[in-house]
Order: sequence, then structure tokens, then C-alpha cells
Amino acid sequence: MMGAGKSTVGRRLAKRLELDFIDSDDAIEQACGLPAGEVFARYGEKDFRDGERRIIARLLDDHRQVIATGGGAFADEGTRSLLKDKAVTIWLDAPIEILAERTSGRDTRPLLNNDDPRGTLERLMEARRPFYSQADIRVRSGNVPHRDVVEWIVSALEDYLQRRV
Ligand SMILES: Nc1ncnc2c1ncn2[C@@H]1O[C@H](COP(=O)(O)OP(=O)(O)O)[C@@H](O)[C@H]1O
Ligand SMILES: O=C(O)C1=C[C@@H](OP(=O)(O)O)[C@@H](O)[C@H](O)C1
Ligand SMILES: [Mg+2]
Repeated sequence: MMGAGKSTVGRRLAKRLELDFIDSDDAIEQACGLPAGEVFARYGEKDFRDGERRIIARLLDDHRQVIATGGGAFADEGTRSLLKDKAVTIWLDAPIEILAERTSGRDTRPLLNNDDPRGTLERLMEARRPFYSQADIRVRSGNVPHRDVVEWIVSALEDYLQRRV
């Protein structure tokens, strides 16, 4: 979800794993010449998801790397199917209070630019939970330092890859 820490934790995870890092919102910005939030606000969610799907497909066909997606990517059927097929997917799960706190005071997320951002986060979480729960790995990213989240992911990844061989 928005505010879970995908962008910040993803970057640190990549460093820890000595892999490249890319954020799909940054890739959208590079492709469109506009910040991802503005692309979303200007063209609407349907076109944003279509573009996001194409960008993520391209990133998945590139070299092995850590990809932070936007919070809605895995709720899109086509994008989810691409990610399930070609990536190990990680759900950073944090309680609504923390998501609300981490996303407040910013206007870069059009879905939350309304009178009730917390209620919106709750509704989105209800709608998206069935999809997020299909991720390969779930790691809690609540009130804990970034470095702990990174280490939990590394150890969950090791377990996951061990089970797959
Ligand atoms: N584990 C954490 N501890 C403290 N702050 C965090 C943690 N994870 C994320 N944050 C902060 O929350 C905000 C949103 O994080 P971000 O990585 O942009 O989330 P996302 O990409 O999932 O929307 C940032 O200011 C980030 O520094
Ligand atoms: O949850 C979403 O639908 C979105 C999340 C945002 O990314 P973050 O999850 O990094 O905030 C960004 O892709 C866009 O505003 C839509
Ligand atoms: Mg992000």
C-alpha cells in the first residue's frame, strides 16, 4: 500500500543484495516527463494502470533487479499476472495508522488528495488485501526501522528460495 515503504525499503534492499533498484513510478516519470502522481491525476487511473503495466513488463524483461511498484500495481490483474510469472513478490504490510501517518502532508498521491485520506486507505486496503495476500512473501513494515525490514526481507527471501529448490 501507499506509505508501506516500497520505495525507500526497496532501494535499501537492493543495496544490501548488491542489485540495481528501480521504482516503477520513477520509470513512469522518465517515460512521460511528468511525476507519476501527475500522470495519474491528468490521465486517470485506467490509463495510468495501462502504462504502469507496460513499464513493469519492460522492467521484468530487463536484468535481475529490485523493483518497487506503486501500491496499485499488484491489484491490476494483468500486472499481477506478469509479476507472479517473472518475479518474487513481497508484500510490505503496515497498519492503516502508520500508512496514514507516512502519507500525510504530501500531495504526490492523487488517490489520497481528498477530505478523508485515512478512510480512503481503509477502503483501498479492504479492496486490495485479497491481491496483496497472493504475494510470495509478506513482511510487516510497521513501527520498525528500515534496516530491520530489509533484514526480515533478506531472511524471508532465503527461506523462500530454499523451499523452491
Ligand atoms: N520502516 C520505516 N520506518 C520509518 N519510516 C518509514 C519506514 N518505511 C517507510 N518510511 C517512510 O514513509 C514514507 C513513505 O515511504 P515510501 O517508501 O515512499 O512508501 P511507498 O513507496 O510504499 O509508498 C517515507 O517518508 C519513508 O521514509
Ligand atoms: O496505490 C496506488 O494506487 C498508487 C500508489 C503510488 O505509489 P506508492 O505506493 O509508491 O505511493 C502511485 O503509483 C500512484 O499514486 C498510485
Ligand atoms: Mg513508492
